[in-house]
Amino acid sequence: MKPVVSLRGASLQFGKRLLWEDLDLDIRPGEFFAVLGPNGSGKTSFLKVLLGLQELQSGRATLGDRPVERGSKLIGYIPQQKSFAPDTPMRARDLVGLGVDGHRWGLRLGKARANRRIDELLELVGASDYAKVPVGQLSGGEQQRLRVAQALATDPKVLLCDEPLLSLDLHHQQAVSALINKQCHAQNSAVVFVTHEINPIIDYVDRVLYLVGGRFRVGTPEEVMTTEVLSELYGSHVEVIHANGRIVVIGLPDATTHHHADVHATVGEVA
Ligand SMILES: Nc1ncnc2c1ncn2[C@@H]1O[C@H](COP(=O)(O)OP(=O)(O)OP(=O)(O)O)[C@@H](O)[C@H]1O
Repeated sequence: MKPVVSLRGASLQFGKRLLWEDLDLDIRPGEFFAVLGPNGSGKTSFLKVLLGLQELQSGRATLGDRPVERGSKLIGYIPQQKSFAPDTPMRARDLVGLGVDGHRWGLRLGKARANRRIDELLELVGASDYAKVPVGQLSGGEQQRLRVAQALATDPKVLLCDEPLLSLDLHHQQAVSALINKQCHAQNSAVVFVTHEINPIIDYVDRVLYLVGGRFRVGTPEEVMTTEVLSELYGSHVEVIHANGRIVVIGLPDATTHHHADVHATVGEVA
């Protein structure tokens, strides 16, 4: 099957800070692809490249047969979560409607069809009960489910997810990751899923891109999530333990956590 996302010789650098160099990658329809790495390693920047919001220093990035571009119809995007201000008046269903009525893409459905699709999407993410509540009054997790519904509205060929499970409780982490996985298989969408924590999606992930301080490794979780590979990437010894279907990484160096000193060596965390 032809890849839907391709990078060739891709390099990205900000000042002296190299995020990755000479990255060749193909992601195929129906593939669940996770992007892992510590804070500041370039995960969000990777999504921005695919969104056409960040130019590469060198190499090229294509979606389908065309160079990446802003507003591509192929893409659905679940951004890193920022809460809506408490006084945001927009109702939950109106937020989902922005995805459905083509606000972003210039498509227009008839009103009745658009309403049916919005109801369907609200149902899909378990948000029907609060469809008419202003989004500013909803919890972070409830808002996040709406963002997922909005991103799925156009049945995107590529679903880009930036830490979509943050602030969700365990039940909703499972529900949202199962939903994203369903989109991946039922619609044959490629999913690019940025996360610090592989365990909530470990059953779904086909391959990972693991970024650390300018180095990277691509492969199946079994190939990449090993003591040997991660120790090499981090440039110091870390221990990877597989237990009860989960992956625990112990001994991540402090220097890999550029922004948040609290993200290291915690049992159950990946990076
Ligand atoms: N437009 C930019 N100009 C300069 N530096 C940038 C720019 N965008 C990102 N960076 C830097 O590139 C590095 C990678 O940022 P990015 O947000 O991609 O990391 P991340 O892996 O998503 O981090 P986190 O896990 O903390 O969200 C950071 O050091 C960031 O400050």
